[in-house]
Amino acid sequence: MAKKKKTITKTERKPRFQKIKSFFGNRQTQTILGSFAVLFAVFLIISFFSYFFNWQEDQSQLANFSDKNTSVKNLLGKIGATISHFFIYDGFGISSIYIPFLLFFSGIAIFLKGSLKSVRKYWGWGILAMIWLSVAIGFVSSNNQLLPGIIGYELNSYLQQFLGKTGLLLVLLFLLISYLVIRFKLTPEKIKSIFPVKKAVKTSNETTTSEEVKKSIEPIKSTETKEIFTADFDIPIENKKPSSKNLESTERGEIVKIDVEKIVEESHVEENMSSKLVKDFGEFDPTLELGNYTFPTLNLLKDYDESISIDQEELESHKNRIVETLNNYNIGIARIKATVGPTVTLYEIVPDAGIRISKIKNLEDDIALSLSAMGIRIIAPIPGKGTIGIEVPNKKATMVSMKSVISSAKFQNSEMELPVAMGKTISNETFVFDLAKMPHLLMAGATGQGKSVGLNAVLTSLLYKKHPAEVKFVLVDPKKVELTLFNHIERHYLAKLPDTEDAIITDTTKVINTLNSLCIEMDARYDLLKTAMVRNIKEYNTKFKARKLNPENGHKFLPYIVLVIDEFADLIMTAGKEVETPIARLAQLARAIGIHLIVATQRPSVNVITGIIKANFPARAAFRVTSKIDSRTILDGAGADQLIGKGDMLFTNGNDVIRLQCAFVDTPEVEKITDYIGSQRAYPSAYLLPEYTGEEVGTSLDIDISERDVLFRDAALVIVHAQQGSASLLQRKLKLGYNRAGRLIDQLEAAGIVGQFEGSKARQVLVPDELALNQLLDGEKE
Ligand SMILES: Nc1ncnc2c1ncn2[C@@H]1O[C@H](COP(=O)(O)OP(=O)(O)OP(=O)(O)O)[C@@H](O)[C@H]1O
Repeated sequence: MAKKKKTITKTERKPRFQKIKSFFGNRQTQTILGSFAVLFAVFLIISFFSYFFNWQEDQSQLANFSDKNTSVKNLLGKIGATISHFFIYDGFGISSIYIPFLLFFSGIAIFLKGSLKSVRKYWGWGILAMIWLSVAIGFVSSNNQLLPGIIGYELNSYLQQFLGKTGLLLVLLFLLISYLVIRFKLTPEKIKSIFPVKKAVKTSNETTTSEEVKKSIEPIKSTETKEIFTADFDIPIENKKPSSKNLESTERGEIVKIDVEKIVEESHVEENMSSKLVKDFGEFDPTLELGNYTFPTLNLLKDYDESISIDQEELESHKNRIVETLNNYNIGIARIKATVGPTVTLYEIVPDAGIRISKIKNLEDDIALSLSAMGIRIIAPIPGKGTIGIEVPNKKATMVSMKSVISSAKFQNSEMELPVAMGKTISNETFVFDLAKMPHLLMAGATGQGKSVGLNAVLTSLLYKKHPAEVKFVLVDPKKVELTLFNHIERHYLAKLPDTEDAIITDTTKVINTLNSLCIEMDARYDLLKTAMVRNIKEYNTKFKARKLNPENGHKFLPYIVLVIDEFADLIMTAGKEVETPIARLAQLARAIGIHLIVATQRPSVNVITGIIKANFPARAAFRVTSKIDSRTILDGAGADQLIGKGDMLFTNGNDVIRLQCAFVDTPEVEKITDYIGSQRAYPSAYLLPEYTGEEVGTSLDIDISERDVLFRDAALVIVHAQQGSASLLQRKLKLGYNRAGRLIDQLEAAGIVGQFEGSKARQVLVPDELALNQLLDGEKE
């Protein structure tokens, strides 16, 4: 029962207590109280001082406090005189001065929302000091009652009766020492440190022992236990358990704070360093090594008459024929619109309601017949437009010059990583794509339809937009004539295998080595991306430019690498899987690390463009091909067989097929550009790809005689007669595949008939004639 009562009273009390708490916690209350305390303290100080001068006269008047006719001399009137009398005369004497000061600081603390805990602490220590002081003053001036106040005076005489004068003095001294030690943590060592004594010569036995150290920190420990009572200004240090380092530093009685946490800041050093480096030197500029490099100028490119003449007669007759043909099949036309492009005109037809689109599509050949023109393409419907398009070649095609596409604002202002101005669309707009986004391009077209010009257009675009530090080309040209002009810019823009002479690769063995080397480069780049914790080359280079990647850890600015293969069919025929495998690997993985492939072929048959290659080349450019089947292989649909040649092309990136007129750049123009670049200061060498040694090399000499190819003797004869140790010679003469010819060369080397592999050069033939060969081979049998 009683328990219940207790809980009820407790819960009743709680809200009342909380009300009081919230009243004093209110900032308005605090401001009023704080300012009152400060002003009251000022009041007390003035009245106390005034009291010391007038107390004798005023004292007699205090009895007549309420009498109007009596006045006091205290500056703060009767109230000032009364209060001063109460505190000084009837209280603690001159040590009462503590009270207004304590009040003043308390007022400030409340006013500024300081901690009331510290206020309480001041009062505790202040009152103790005040009592001690009044007793001490009473002890010194026992005849004066004002200075110690009644309390000091009476306490003094009371204590003297018990302790005697000397005893009281000793007690007072002890209390003073205790006060100073506890309040201000005074120790002999601290006093010593404040007033440094001349250092005596230290002998070895004077070194501080751990015992002494312990002793020296003892006061600290004791204060720790009394924390609530004695908490002081040094709270943070006191609360900390002295660490072993702190123990050492307390030798002289003071605690030196060791900021161990600063070590954590080291993780930011690289970051700070990089921003400092960027601040000091600016962002890393990869182009700095060839800082004076100037891009080729537009006047190196030829001007052509590119004005598209609109032949009204031609338009009318085409329109009439289209309408007629369709009418013959009962297809009515609601509207027809023509867009004249450089090579073809697009007639956009809106058929009458209810006409099936497939019906018009099926009439493709009939319309072509009635227009008596080749290259008719029907787009039914035009994606995103809802109309049917009929592309009819113009009688007079207009050339699209490289100059016109390069100088277009669209290309010049493009912010793409690898911008390529391929040509112009049917509506005469410059078509620019980002090779980095494609990310690889497959180009096909029958011979003489504009592939090589297309490749040159791609390369020219990149030369006009990218600095030598930003892009490198690996050029594979089995035809040996198409890309030779780019030799001029070897040390600016080309990449090659170390220890090879020509950067432009014409030899199948070298192609295999280069492709495998690119795979090594790809793997190395992936490792760099991994350590840099970025997802692609763009992020990597941005981070490198911001100086956040340390070159000492193997990081370097990574240029884009564009691998161009002109005539892929030839490579596949001679090297098969050895070429296909690294190409497929590169095509699958290289997009993120900036290796992009452009593969061109005359024969887009399925055994050249295999499924695995096709799957990894979403971007396709088709020039005119000879059959619908070839068109299907390259574009996954018909259309390329309907093109008119001379750079007329279809381009797709997996979705829509766009008809373009490829920009024309001829050999003299390319020569001018490469000469312009080549005449400028270059890097010491071409960009070196990682070394790759073919698997056959090194094992060749172990080949057993019994394992020789049946054609070994024939091959030896061919080589000795021609005095030229090349695998391609064997391929041609003996009609062999690349692999078999390669193996034969290895066996010939093992037999000592040809010399070692010497890069791009043919191997040396070590046997001068047939006679010597027969002797050598017969000798082996014995
Ligand atoms: N974009 C174009 N504009 C105008 N004419 C072009 C264009 N492209 C090619 N031609 C013409 O077609 C000719 C053959 O072009 P190109 O050498 O590029 O053919 P190709 O497909 O590479 O042939 P091959 O496979 O035999 O090397 C050029 O010499 C040129 O006269």
